[in-house]
Amino acid sequence: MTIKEDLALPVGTTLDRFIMRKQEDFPFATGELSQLLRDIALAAKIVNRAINHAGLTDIGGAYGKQNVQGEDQQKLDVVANIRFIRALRNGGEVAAIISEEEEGIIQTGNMKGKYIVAIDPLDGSSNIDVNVSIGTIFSIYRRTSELGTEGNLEDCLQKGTEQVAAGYIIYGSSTMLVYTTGNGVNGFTYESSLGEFFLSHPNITIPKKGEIYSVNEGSFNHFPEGVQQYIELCRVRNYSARYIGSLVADFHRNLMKGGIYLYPITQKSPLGKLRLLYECNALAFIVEQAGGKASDGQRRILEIEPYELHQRCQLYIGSTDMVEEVETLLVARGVPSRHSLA
Ligand SMILES: O=P(O)(O)OC[C@H]1O[C@](O)(COP(=O)(O)O)[C@@H](O)[C@@H]1O
Ligand SMILES: [Mg+2]
Ligand SMILES: [Mg+2]
Repeated sequence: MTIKEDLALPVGTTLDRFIMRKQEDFPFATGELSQLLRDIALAAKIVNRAINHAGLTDIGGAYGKQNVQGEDQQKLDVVANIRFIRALRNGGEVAAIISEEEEGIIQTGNMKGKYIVAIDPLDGSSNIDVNVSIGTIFSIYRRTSELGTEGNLEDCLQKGTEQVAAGYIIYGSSTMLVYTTGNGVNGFTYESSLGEFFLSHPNITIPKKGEIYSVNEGSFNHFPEGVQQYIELCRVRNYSARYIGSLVADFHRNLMKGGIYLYPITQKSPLGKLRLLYECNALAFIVEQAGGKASDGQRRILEIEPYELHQRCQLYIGSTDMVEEVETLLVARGVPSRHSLA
């Protein structure tokens, strides 16, 4: 490559620069949230490296313990959990963390930290060792308790409407970080040779309607009638069935192309499988900022009042017209409660 060719190569907007620019939009911003987003990006780079090398090192495979959900932890679940907690603790902006991999509230010791983070360190655990896209999901809240104290349960059980930022990282054919602070959704692609995230997908919006549906059809017989009816409609309309089994990856595809992801209640998961605080709220904030919709079949996900750290809920998320159609069918068929599935 000649010097001229090299110098002609565009250098995009780095995540850092973008965060700084966005901070200027908020005259009273003090930089803590910006720093927190950088801390998350740093941990994402480290976890990305661990994932890429998993096949060459011994951090692939099962860890041999179960998490609070009763799921077998993968070694990478544990590695990602430690890496994000460490980065958030060292960054100093976060008072307390809720993680899928830990039962209780994780105190960071940063008493002056203004923020609370809820995180799914590795999403799509069933796809870890088979080279299929996986992710990380995070929600950020301002604490409600006094500075100088530890984060408490009230800080952690805030409705999704109270999020100040949310995002995910997808470790796929490329590694991307997608986030919102309530002013639109932007995506950044990781350039590992430079160790930087660059703005690659500014102002992401989701089509109002799509032709992709993402659901684990293996549980079809156990789905509520309204969902069964919706899936039959998708088949009749010849929509594309696409299900990776990693929420982040299925969500990301549908965000880009239009579509709907459904995780209803089933016999196996009578309250739904996905977790409100560190899976559903973050993606609901993003999809709404991109012009889409997220509900549990009846309620707006962001309006659901949390009552416990690892509570589960149903999730219907994606293009507005598609989510509304499922809601209509569910209501028409009488949204079943967990008892009617017994
Ligand atoms: O195997 P199922 O029942 O279809 O569930 C798959 C769903 O469960 C999840 O793996 C749950 O997330 P974790 O991997 O973080 O536990 C989602 O990513 C995915 O969409
Ligand atoms: Mg998950
Ligand atoms: Mg997980």
